[in-house]
Amino acid sequence: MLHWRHSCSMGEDPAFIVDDLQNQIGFENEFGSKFKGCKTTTTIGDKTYVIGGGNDESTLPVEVRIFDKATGNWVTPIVLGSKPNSCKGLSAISLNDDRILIVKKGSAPDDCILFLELDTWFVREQKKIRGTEVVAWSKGVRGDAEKPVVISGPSGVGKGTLISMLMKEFPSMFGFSVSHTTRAPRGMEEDGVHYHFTEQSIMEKEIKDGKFVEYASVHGNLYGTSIEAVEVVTDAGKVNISVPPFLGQSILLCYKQLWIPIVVAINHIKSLFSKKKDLNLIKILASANSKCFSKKLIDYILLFHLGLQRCILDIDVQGARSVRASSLEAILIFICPPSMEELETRLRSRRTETEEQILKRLQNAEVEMEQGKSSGIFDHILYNDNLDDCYEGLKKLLGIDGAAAATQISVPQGIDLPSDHSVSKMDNKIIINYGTPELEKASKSLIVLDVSSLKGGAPGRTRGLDVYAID
Ligand SMILES: Nc1ncnc2c1ncn2[C@@H]1O[C@H](COP(=O)(O)OP(=O)(O)OP(=O)(O)O)[C@@H](O)[C@H]1O
Repeated sequence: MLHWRHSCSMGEDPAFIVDDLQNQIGFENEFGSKFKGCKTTTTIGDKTYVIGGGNDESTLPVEVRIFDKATGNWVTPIVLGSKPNSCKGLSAISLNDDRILIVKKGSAPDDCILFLELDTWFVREQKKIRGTEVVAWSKGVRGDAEKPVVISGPSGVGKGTLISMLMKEFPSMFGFSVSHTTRAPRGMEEDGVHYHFTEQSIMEKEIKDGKFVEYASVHGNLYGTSIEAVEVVTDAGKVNISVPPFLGQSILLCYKQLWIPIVVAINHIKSLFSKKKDLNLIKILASANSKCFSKKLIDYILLFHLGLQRCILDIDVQGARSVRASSLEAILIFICPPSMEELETRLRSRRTETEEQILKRLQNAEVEMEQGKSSGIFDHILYNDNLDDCYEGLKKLLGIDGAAAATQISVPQGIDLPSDHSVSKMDNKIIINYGTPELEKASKSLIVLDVSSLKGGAPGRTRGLDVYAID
């Protein structure tokens, strides 16, 4: 028996309980045949969205069906975006009628909040293309992750050189997305490491589904960057950290003028930060005054826990245009040569292209320069005349030109979503109440999700979610 309440905004009619609605409109048989485990219902206009997941005992995939009151029909929509992992139950509440916020039970803290988009720009576009009912999932992410960075510009301008300099100085801060390709793997190439090797028909469908920020056909094979691949890099700092050998060293923290030496072992650090009770320590680490014997150590710890890895993309102007049109909120930087003559000199002195290729690249460069400077695709233009000056300019744009970067870190909090809870909405705040149902105690334990600053969305992540607990 479920007792998760789905309430309307404060001041509106009282909340209803899922079971009541099922009985009211006689969904029981339909649910029984299509869904196992828990299901929630959210009604917006004529449509009732039935979202099913697991229950206390079992873990099941999250499914979506729609009951259209106007026609009296059930619709199984095309479901786009990054599909949620199975869960042990869920709770749902509508936000502004264009998306439903889902809180998953029994999920990792970074995987418990999802958005089912019903009428966002992406979903509307997909409905137009397909002429059928479409919904899209988007994973909710707390705080503002670092935006992906696109470095674009004509061939030979120095994009690769600048990115290599960044990677060398900040090895843990940036990551590349893994591209997709339909060509066969060569030699030691590994699937998911060098490329996501895929089939033509699958990739074509995924392009149609809006899952790629950019793609191109080269010599009969498709190549492309998926939104998921970019998002995964941003998430990756939390899980895919390679622990450096010096992690067992001491670190020295400065917190409120007090220097605290801490000696930590590798495994201890890993377990330490996976526990909620040690969040204070993370807070200390994240504080602007953190200092350590090895600066790298702090970099790695912060990345490990705060997911600061930032995706950097080196793409041509056409690809940059696609990124601008996508839901990825990237920073787009155009690198401009001091002159076409200098660009030609650089291309020739690199000695990596044939004469024919050089001429083709120079021809393309004319168009790219025009688009780069005037099309409104790019947020910033950097002139790569003196390499060191340009690099300094790039670091400044990315906010990593001084010690200031660490001060911008916001510390996430874990959510241990209890099995018995109710969800309600008040303005831009979603309140998860897991106190006892009696009114006098109901305010005891609350988790508040502030959704006033949401950004991004399907087919990528929805970022900007603020979460805090009130005891
Ligand atoms: N500011 C600079 N002054 C002089 N040479 C430079 C400068 N920046 C880069 N170079 C040189 O120009 C050549 C081209 O640079 P790079 O390979 O980084 O260009 P790119 O934009 O990545 O090209 P592509 O798109 O073809 O990969 C390299 O030999 C590099 O060392």
